[in-house]
Amino acid sequence: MDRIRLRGGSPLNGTIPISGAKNAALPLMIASLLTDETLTLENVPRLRDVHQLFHILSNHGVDWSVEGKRAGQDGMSGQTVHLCARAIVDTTAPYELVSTMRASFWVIGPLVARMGVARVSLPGGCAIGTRPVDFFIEGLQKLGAEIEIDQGYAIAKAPNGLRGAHIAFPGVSVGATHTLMMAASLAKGETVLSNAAREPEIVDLAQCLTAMGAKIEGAGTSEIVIQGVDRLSGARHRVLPDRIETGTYAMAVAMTGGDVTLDHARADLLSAPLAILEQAGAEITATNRGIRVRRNGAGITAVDVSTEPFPGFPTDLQAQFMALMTRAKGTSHITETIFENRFMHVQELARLGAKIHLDGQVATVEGVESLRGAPVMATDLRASVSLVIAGLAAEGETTINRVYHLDRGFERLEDKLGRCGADIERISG
Ligand SMILES: CC(=O)N[C@H]1[C@@H](OP(=O)(O)OP(=O)(O)OC[C@H]2O[C@@H](n3ccc(=O)[nH]c3=O)[C@H](O)[C@@H]2O)O[C@H](CO)[C@@H](O)[C@@H]1O
Ligand SMILES: C=C(OP(=O)(O)O)C(=O)O
Repeated sequence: MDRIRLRGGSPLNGTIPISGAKNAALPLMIASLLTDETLTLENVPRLRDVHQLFHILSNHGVDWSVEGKRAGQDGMSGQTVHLCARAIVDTTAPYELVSTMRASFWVIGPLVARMGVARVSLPGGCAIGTRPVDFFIEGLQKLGAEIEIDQGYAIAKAPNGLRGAHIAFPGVSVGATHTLMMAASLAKGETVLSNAAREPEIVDLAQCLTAMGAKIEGAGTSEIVIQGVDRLSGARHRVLPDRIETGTYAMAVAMTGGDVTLDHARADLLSAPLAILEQAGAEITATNRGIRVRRNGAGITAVDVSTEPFPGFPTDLQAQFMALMTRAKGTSHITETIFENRFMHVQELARLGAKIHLDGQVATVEGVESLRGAPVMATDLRASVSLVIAGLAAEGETTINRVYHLDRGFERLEDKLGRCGADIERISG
């Protein structure tokens, strides 16, 4: 199993190219199930989750191919992917495939909308919380699907097709909004999604569906109105830049000091975390290339943060921000409001010398003068990268085990940081 070894203490200077967003690429790839024509996606990141989704889609009969530059060529690594679901050969998404990646459950929407039947393994719990699927089930039932849970599978049936309806989500869910928006695009009549997620990845999917012929208004607000159409066509769409990768590297620079331009990044996708980083002492400038992040001389200031759905501070940056706060002057309070168990990084950060006290959903972080390198491991993607950020500021060597978590969501992490002066390497095997 690969490991990452790094020695802390070097500032980061240079340029980091920001990849296409994992959390946009996944639903966009799933949208290929809605049409028998080719969907072409540009700027798809090379990640383990993307690779896994190719397997899942292949099982349903999607033909896919990849073109584009190899990783590392002129700093760009996005691949162009063609996906064609001319015929759906299997409407079952089996446990072995779905259990490794939660987003794969989202195929239930397109499959039942196009084929009138879908049998999808329940995704189960994971390291950050229980993550139920009740909003999906209730939403699809509102659209007229009959749903049965049997032997760990959600079986959805709508032999006469889905019908538009008003769906008021009991809570804000990114995945349920993606899934119901896709399903409603092929339903008869109008669907209104109230209390919808407003994340930029929802807008990206809506734009792609619109290019495929869907009629969608209000994506990016909490009410999305969809007029169903009989069929969708192929389209070409470019995946938006990854705001979580952007925020992660911005926090790494705030941690180590230095001056880095995050190429292709869009400041408008992460106003809340960038404002917090400025309060913490980083200088942030939106440029025509992306975002420039600097911290020279000044120390890190303690700032309190609470995670919220977009446009608030994202839960996917909570662990990274906690790593930064371990070196702040003073004490910060970090409140996790989205997932009930997203503090798996706390005990590992403590191994590096961090002082963090957990009380329910609130972590109190008392900044320390220095961190000391140690072997660590994490059980989820963002927790893993928080250990990289802490390790970059720690004295001596840090070894991060279970790198496959990082590979789910960070493209060429060691290469991107290494080019900016970090002493970091991957050890294979
Ligand atoms: C691939 C992808 O895009 N993953 C993102 C997506 O996950 P995901 O779409 O799974 O997260 P949700 O937005 O659905 O989850 C938000 C909250 O709603 C709850 N909930 C959700 C659905 C449901 O049927 N019932 C229910 O109670 C969840 O348990 C959680 O407490 O949004 C999360 C919140 O921004 C991010 O952390 C993930 O990185
Ligand atoms: C939690 C995440 O992903 P997933 O929803 O696929 O688990 C994430 O991207 O941080």
